[in-house]
Amino acid sequence: MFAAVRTRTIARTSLLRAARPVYKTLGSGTHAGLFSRYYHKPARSTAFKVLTEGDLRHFKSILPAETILATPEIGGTADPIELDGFNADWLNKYRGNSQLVLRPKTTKEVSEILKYCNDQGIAVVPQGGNTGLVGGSVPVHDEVVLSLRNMNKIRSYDELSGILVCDAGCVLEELGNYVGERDHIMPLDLGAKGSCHIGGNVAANAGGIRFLRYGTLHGSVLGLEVVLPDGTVLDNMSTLRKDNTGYDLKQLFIGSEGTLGIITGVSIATPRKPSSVNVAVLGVPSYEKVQQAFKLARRRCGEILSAYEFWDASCMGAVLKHHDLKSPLSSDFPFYVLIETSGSNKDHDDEKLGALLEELMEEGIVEDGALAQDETQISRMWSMREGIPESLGKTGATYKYDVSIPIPVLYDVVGDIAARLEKASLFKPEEQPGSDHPVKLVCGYGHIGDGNLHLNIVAERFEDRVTNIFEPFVYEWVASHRGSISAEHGVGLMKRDYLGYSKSPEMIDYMRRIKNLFDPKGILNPYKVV
Ligand SMILES: O=C(O)CC[C@@H](O)C(=O)O
Ligand SMILES: [Zn+2]
Repeated sequence: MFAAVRTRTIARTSLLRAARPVYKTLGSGTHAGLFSRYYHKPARSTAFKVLTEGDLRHFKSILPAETILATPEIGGTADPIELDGFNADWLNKYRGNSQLVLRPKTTKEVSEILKYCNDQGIAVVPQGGNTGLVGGSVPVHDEVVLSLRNMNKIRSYDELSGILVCDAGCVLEELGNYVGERDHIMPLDLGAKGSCHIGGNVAANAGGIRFLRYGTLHGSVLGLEVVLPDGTVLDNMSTLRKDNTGYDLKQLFIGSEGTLGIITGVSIATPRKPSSVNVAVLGVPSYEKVQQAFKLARRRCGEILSAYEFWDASCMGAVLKHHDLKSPLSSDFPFYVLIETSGSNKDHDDEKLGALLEELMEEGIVEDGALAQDETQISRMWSMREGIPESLGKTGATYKYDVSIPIPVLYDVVGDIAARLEKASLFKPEEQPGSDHPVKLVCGYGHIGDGNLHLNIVAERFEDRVTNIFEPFVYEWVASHRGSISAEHGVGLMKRDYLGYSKSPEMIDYMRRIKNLFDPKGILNPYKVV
């Protein structure tokens, strides 16, 4: 059986042809307008000043002209359409109405902008690559968008220690290429890598597909440069791995989603590039067996196990339909697993993974498997997993839940929600798109090795009769298992009102006090998180 798995030539199956997705706004086409029913938009706070031509004149005096995009409403010349990509998230789900986008090139300029906005009571939303999924990086109303995209320089790289110091607006994939040429990798990787910024990753405390091996950004980030709402620059660009001098303030900004300060620089430890990487996709008959395979993978592969991802048949159907991909497996399965090993000794790693695959097949835990034979196949297998969110977005209006739940019960919530929808005659499993029921798919995928499920429900449109079936049920379900309502996507606007399902009143109170300490006027990314 081992040979059957190992010698399978994926090339012959003409596996997958798509490149990794670069997240771009899906456009104002199909689902625009439908999303407006998806979330509750809080009223605009009257505490914030409405921008005037005088404000624009001030920004023109402190910033180069080409870094300002202002609409005629405030005396500028930009066509409002030019601001579209800044006002809406990439799924075109959350949409604001900003009339001004500022794209500073230096930390000093960020500081001057914030100082002015703070003095004047002007609300600001910081924006990186705008690939977030919870409405955290776009304005809710008319907040000024402060985009970090012009701050994209690598400041230094120490090849001995692997410590990278860079501007916040550097694109994750470009950093990966840069350190890759120097025999290192970034400690995080995610589907949006072609567009997302490292500063946004840190602000959101992004997880992604390397989490299992390299852990949280709270461990990899060594230092940050942060501009506070009053313009103060907190220069904590440490490159030290050990520093026990009191409170570690940078940790507060990791995962703060731009509500406490704007991250302008990042110092991050990059691990050595593994010289031997193997990836296999497995067909698994049940969720129970997905877990058994994980247990065995941890036992057999130990520290070289670098990713353990899963998705269900509905996700597979969507990804195959909407991407130019073919399954590497001979038939369909209820579940699929992508397993990756990364190490430094090819023979050793091949042997470990080969033995694992053989055992999984022999034990009947896995029914089919395909092992990538070269880097192209590795990247195509990853495309299959990483292409899921985009393919679901193309299927319909997608409700997204990103939850941490103990692994043994992690997939139960998918079944429970499907059953509730079915009972309400809103969904019928196995039904083809175009049918009578408004819900098309209820599916689960994600970083099972991290206990992180992405539960996605795809419907014809967002509508209350659908939403009410699983909201707040999904949050109650997660809370009852002592899970987290946000594993890695953050809180943003989407989950602000639900924070109480994962944090006690006392903790929320202290979060608000911290927000108030850093941003007493509340100008920074208002309406989000707390
Ligand atoms: O869109 C989603 O729900 C998940 C996106 C991302 O975190 C992933 O793991 O692919
Ligand atoms: Zn994810």
